[in-house]
Amino acid sequence: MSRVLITMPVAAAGLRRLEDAGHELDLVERPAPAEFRARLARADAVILRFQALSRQDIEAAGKLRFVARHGVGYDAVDVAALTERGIPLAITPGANAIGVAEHALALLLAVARRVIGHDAGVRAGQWQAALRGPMFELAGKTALIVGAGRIGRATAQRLRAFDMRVLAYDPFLPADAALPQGIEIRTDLAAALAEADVVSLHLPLTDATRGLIDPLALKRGAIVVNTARGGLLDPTRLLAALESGHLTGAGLDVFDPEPPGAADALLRRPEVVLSPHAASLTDASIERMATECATNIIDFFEGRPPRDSIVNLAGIAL
Ligand SMILES: NC(=O)C1=CN([C@@H]2O[C@H](COP(=O)(O)OP(=O)(O)OC[C@H]3O[C@@H](n4cnc5c(N)ncnc54)[C@H](OP(=O)(O)O)[C@@H]3O)[C@@H](O)[C@H]2O)C=CC1
Ligand SMILES: O=C(O)C(=O)CO
Repeated sequence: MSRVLITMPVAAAGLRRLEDAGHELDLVERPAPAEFRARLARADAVILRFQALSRQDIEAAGKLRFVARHGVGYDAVDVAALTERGIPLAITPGANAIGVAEHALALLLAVARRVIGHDAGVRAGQWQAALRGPMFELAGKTALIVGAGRIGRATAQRLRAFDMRVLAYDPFLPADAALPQGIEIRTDLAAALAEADVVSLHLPLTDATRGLIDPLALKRGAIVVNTARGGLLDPTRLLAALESGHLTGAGLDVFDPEPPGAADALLRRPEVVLSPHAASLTDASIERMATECATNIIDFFEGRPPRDSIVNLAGIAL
């Protein structure tokens, strides 16, 4: 039916689904840029995990008819170039929402309860380390979700379960949006950042949101959690906020660039907990991303464009 280029591991259930529907898989693990271009030139569709897709890639992809993102963020894809060629870009909305929301909570708790330092202390025989100042209790404090989409809402629901007051800032929220019970909407970002003890980011990285969150504008003593995209937070100001003690700490799954350079001073801050852009990589989320991504490809080539998953639908004739 179609030749599908796949350059990073995708769960077997997704691959099987594609093969059962008659698609040919071109599997190659992390090819060099020249080989990626050469294979892309022969592909009808491509599955993108963390890879970028540039205008030059797209211009070299003569046969390409469909791009399937294994995940939801598409800041690394040149959507304008795809749209000009009439190529749909589909994502897997919601497939990793629970995985990321659980990870945001994991990072938050690890920072709040100094889990990494305690673990190291116990292993090193430093039992008294736990007595170095009180830890940060969540109950009764205020959390702010920036971006109240699929992941933001799943995170808000989980923060409520910790008896936190939860605010949400999302300027594009439709009036009839179904938010988890008890979430308070805020329309003034600066005021909301100054009010919250915990700030968790769940918005896309775009030209408008790059550097949107100034860590020094958060409330003194707050914790910031970023499982969205590294470019949302100014790294210099984040470091300044941590070094000065303005923030209690930060939980970071995403960086700009990825991976961060070995000299990045954030890597040496004890009040920061890090993970390697892994928030969505749970057993269930990996499976859902793979199968939904495969279904998007199958539906497109069988003449049922997955309209709810296509992000550039307005610009292309389907
Ligand atoms: N670490 C990881 O592994 C993962 C990271 N992500 C990141 O998380 C992001 C969110 O994913 P998901 O919840 O599924 O996406 P959604 O599209 O469901 O939610 C994003 C929300 O952010 C809103 N938004 C856009 N601009 C702003 C802004 N300036 N201020 C506040 N809110 C804004 C959007 O509004 P509107 O829809 O109207 O534009 C939308 O409601 C992704 O874009 C991706 O970058 C996602 C999955 C895994
Ligand atoms: O879905 C996303 O946007 C991710 O970052 C993980 O694939």
